[in-house]
Amino acid sequence: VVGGTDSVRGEWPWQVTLQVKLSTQRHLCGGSIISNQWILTAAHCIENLENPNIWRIYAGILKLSEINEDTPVFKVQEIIVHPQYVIAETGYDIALMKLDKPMNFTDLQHPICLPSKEETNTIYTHCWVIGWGYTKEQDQVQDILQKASVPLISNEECQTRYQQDRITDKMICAGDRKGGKDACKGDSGGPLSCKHEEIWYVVGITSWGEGCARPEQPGVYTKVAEYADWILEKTM
Ligand SMILES: COC(=O)Nc1ccc2c(c1)CCCCCCC[C@H](NC(=O)/C=C/c1cc(Cl)ccc1-n1cnnn1)c1nc-2c(Cl)[nH]1
Repeated sequence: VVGGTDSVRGEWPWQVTLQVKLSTQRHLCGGSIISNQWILTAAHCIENLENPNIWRIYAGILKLSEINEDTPVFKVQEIIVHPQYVIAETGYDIALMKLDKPMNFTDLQHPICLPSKEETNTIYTHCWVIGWGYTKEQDQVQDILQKASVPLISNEECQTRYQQDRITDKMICAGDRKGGKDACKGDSGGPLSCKHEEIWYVVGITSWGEGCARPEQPGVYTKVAEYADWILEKTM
């Protein structure tokens, strides 16, 4: 996250770190807890990593350095990638991971609400991008979970910023015109979390952008409300 600040333990209890264990283990993407057995993330995180057995999921984490062999870890039983996904820039950048066992909810790890399909015209004014990703384009993964508030922008304005791409109505954009706050490398798959009438919703999934926090280059997120039916069909 560019232009963010350190989160407080328990501030984003739905945020998870999705890690891959090959010869070594490392953070790959963010994700959101949406039920006791399902994690929501971006389809592009799964590219060439479709084998469920290589994934390790940690919840209730503030600092990546607190993860060790004794840290409770979830394995993945099943991965569902949206069938129409090709690349992040053309959309459908959404995937589900089923945990090998149901998670016990605590103050530090519990789900975020899914927006309903009807809420595709709710005006969200209190949105945050969260993650352990880079704080500038050439950087490294951060130890402490970062947060930055970002304003949602209209798809019409977003389309003017990305003439080479088609910003569809299943995408949602966020960022200040002057830049400065945005997701960056290592944040993808994580939630664009918006508080509405005292309840938090995963309004977006961190997907793509041209550079990080550049002026007039907003972040592009998967619009979760547009996939409410698909998510319920796959997880119920
Ligand atoms: C020590 O461990 C590590 O360093 N881990 C580790 C460290 C970094 C990475 C990995 C692992 C995952 C790579 C493959 C999967 C994922 C591949 C794509 C992914 N994109 C993003 O996270 C955000 C994109 C993004 C999203 C918005 Cl909304 C706006 C601007 C964005 N950016 C534009 N340019 N940069 N960001 C990414 N993630 C990383 C890179 Cl490198 N790129």
